[in-house]
Amino acid sequence: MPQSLPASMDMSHATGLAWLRQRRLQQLLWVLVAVFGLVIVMNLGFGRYRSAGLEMVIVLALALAMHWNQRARTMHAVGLTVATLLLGLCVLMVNNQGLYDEAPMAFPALLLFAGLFGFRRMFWGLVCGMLAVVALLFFLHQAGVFHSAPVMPLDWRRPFVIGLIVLVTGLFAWLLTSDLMLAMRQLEAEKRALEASHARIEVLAQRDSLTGLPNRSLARERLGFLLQQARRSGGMVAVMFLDLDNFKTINDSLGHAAGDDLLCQVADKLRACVRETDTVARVSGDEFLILLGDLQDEDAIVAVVAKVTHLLGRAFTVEGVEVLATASLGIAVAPRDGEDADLLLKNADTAMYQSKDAGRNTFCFFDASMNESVTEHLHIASGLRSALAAGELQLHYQPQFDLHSGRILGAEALLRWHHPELGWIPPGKFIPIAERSGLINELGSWVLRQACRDAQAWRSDGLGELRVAVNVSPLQFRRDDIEREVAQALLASGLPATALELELTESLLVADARNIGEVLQRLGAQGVQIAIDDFGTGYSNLGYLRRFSVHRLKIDQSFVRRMCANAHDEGLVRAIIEMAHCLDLQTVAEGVEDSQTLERLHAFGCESAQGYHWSPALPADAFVEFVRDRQAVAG
Ligand SMILES: Nc1nc2c(ncn2[C@@H]2O[C@@H]3COP(=O)(O)O[C@H]4[C@@H](O)[C@H](n5cnc6c(=O)[nH]c(N)nc65)O[C@@H]4COP(=O)(O)O[C@H]3[C@H]2O)c(=O)[nH]1
Repeated sequence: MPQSLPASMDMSHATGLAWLRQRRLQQLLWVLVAVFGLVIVMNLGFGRYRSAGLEMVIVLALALAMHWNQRARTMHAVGLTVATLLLGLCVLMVNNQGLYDEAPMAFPALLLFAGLFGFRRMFWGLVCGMLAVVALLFFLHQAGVFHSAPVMPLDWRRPFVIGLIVLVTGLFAWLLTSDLMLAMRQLEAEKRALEASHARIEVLAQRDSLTGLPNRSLARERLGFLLQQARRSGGMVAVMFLDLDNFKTINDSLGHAAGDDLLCQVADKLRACVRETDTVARVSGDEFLILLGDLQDEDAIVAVVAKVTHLLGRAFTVEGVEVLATASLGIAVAPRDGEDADLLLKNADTAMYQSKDAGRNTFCFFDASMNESVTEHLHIASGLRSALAAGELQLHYQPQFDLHSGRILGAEALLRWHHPELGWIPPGKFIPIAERSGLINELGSWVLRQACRDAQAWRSDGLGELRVAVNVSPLQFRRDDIEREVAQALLASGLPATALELELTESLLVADARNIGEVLQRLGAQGVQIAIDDFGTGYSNLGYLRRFSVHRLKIDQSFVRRMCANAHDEGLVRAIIEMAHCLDLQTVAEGVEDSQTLERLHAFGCESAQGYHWSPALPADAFVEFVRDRQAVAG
C-alpha cells in the first residue's frame, strides 16, 4: 500500500526513492504470483493443463524476479518480469483465442509496470513488441496460417479473468498515482521549506537579530530608494545618525543582557518617533540610523529630533536600575549635504561626532566645516599617543576654598595639553578622544601619580595640609586595577590617602551599580575621599547616593553661574545643598565667578567652592605662588 518513507530511516532522498521502488516491485510481484496462482488452479480444475503448465513457468520466472529484487538487482528483476509476462501473454493468446483472447487486455497493465519500474528503452521496446504481436497475429489470421476466433463459450471464467486483469491494472494505476501524489507532496513540502529558509536568510542578511530593525545594508538600500524618489519629487531626505552616550558603561557594568534589553527599549522608542514609511535601523552596537523621506522642509526633521531627544531623555529601567540613555545625533540632509547615500551617511556620522564633542546628549546638522574638525580630531588622536612621552601634558590646579574660613582647602587637578602645532587644547576636546581610543587609562594613571606627587610637594614645602581632587574617567574607574593604581600613587608620593579626592561622574555611579559600591567602600576605608562631579546634570534617581560611600557633591557650574540671575537655578542649588546635608554629605560649588554668588552659597550653607572669582586653574608653580600669597595676606 502507498506509504511515506520511514521517518526513522536516515537516508538521502535518492536512497529513499530506490527503497520505495524495490518495495513496490516486491509487492506487485507478489500480487502477480497470487493472480497466476489463481489462474493455474482454475485451469487445472478445467483440465487445461497446457495453459496451467505455461502459467507455472511464469510463476517460476516471477519467483526468480522476486529473488533478484530482494538482492537489490531491481533492473534484472524488472526485465525478467516484463519479458516473462509479454511472452506468457503472447503464448496464451496463441494457445487460446488469438486476437479475441482476453490476454491482450493485460497489455496496459504491463506497460504501466514497465513505465513505473523500467527504463525508457524497455518501455518503448515493449510498446513495439506488443504492436508487433498484434500485427503478426492479424496477418497470420488473414493469411489463414493461424485462426483467431472466439472459440470459447462465454461462461464465468471469462468475466473472472477480465476482472482479474482489471484489478491488477487498477492496482498498478493506483500505486502509480499514489506514488506520484506522495512525490508531489514531498516536493511541495521541500519547496515550502526552501522558501522559508530563503526568507530566513533574507531576514538575517537584512535585519538586526536583536531588535528586528533593518541593518546597515537594508538601511542603505532604502536610503538609495528615498534619494531616487526625492530626485523625482524635488523633496528632501534626512539621514540621522544616533549614538547612545552611555551605552558602554551600562553594558559593561550591568551585563550584556541588560545592554541588549536597553537596546531593544531604545529601538521601540525610536520606532515610535517616526512614521510607518520612515526607517529606523540599527547599524552597529549602540548606533542607530533614522531615515526620513519625502520632506518638504526642515521643520519635520526638527520635530523628529525633538521627539527622539524627549523620549530618550526619560530614564529607562534596566534590571531594576534606572539608567539614562541619552544620545548624540548627527543629521545630514539631501540634496544639501550630498545626493549619494554613502556621502550622506558619512556626513551624518561626522555631525554625530560633532554632537559628541559638543558635550553629548545633543544634535548637530552637518556643516561642510565639520570635515575640518574631523581632520583635527584625527590629528588630536594621533598626537595624543606621543603627548605624554613628549612632555606636552601638564597638570594645572584650580584652588578650592572653605567658605566659612576663607582658607584654601586644596585644588582640583585639571589636565592641560600644549600641542606643538595646535597650541593649547582644552580637555573637553581631547579627553573624549582619549576615552574613545583607550588612551584614557594611560593618561589617567599619569594624572593620578603626578597630582599625588605635586600635592605631597606642597605639604613638604610648608603650604599646609592641602588636598588634591583628581578627575577619574568612568572608563578608567571601571578597570580592575583602579584600587592598585591609587594605592601605588599614594605610596610612591607619600601623600596620605585623606588628602586625595577622586571626582567621579554621576553616570558611573548610576550605571555601575553592581561592584562599584565595594570598590568605593574599600577606597573610603583607606581614607580616600569621593566627590560626585557635575552633580545635578543628569539623573533623576538619586537612590545611588544612599548606596555608595560618597563624601562630597560638586554642584555643577551651569547652575552656580546662573543662580543669581535665575530663580530656578538658585532653587536647585539650594535644594542640592539641603539634600546633601540630609545625607551627611558636603558640597563644593563649581564655577563661582562673583562675590554675590559666593555670598548666597555661603548663606545656603555650602561648605566649599572654586571658580574664576578666586582663580582659574594655574600651572603647578603658579599655584604654589598663589597659595603663598593668600597665606601671606591672611597672616
Ligand atoms: N566658566 C567657568 N569655568 C570654570 C570656572 N572654574 C573652573 N572652570 C572650569 O570648569 C571645569 C571644571 O572641571 P570639571 O567639571 O571637572 O570638568 C573637566 C573634567 O571633566 C575634564 N578633565 C579635566 N582634566 C581631567 C583629567 O585629568 N582627567 C579626566 N578624566 N578628566 C579631566 O575636562 C573638563 C573640563 O576641564 P577644564 O576645561 O579644565 O574646565 C574646568 C575649569 O577650568 C569658572 O568660574 N567659570
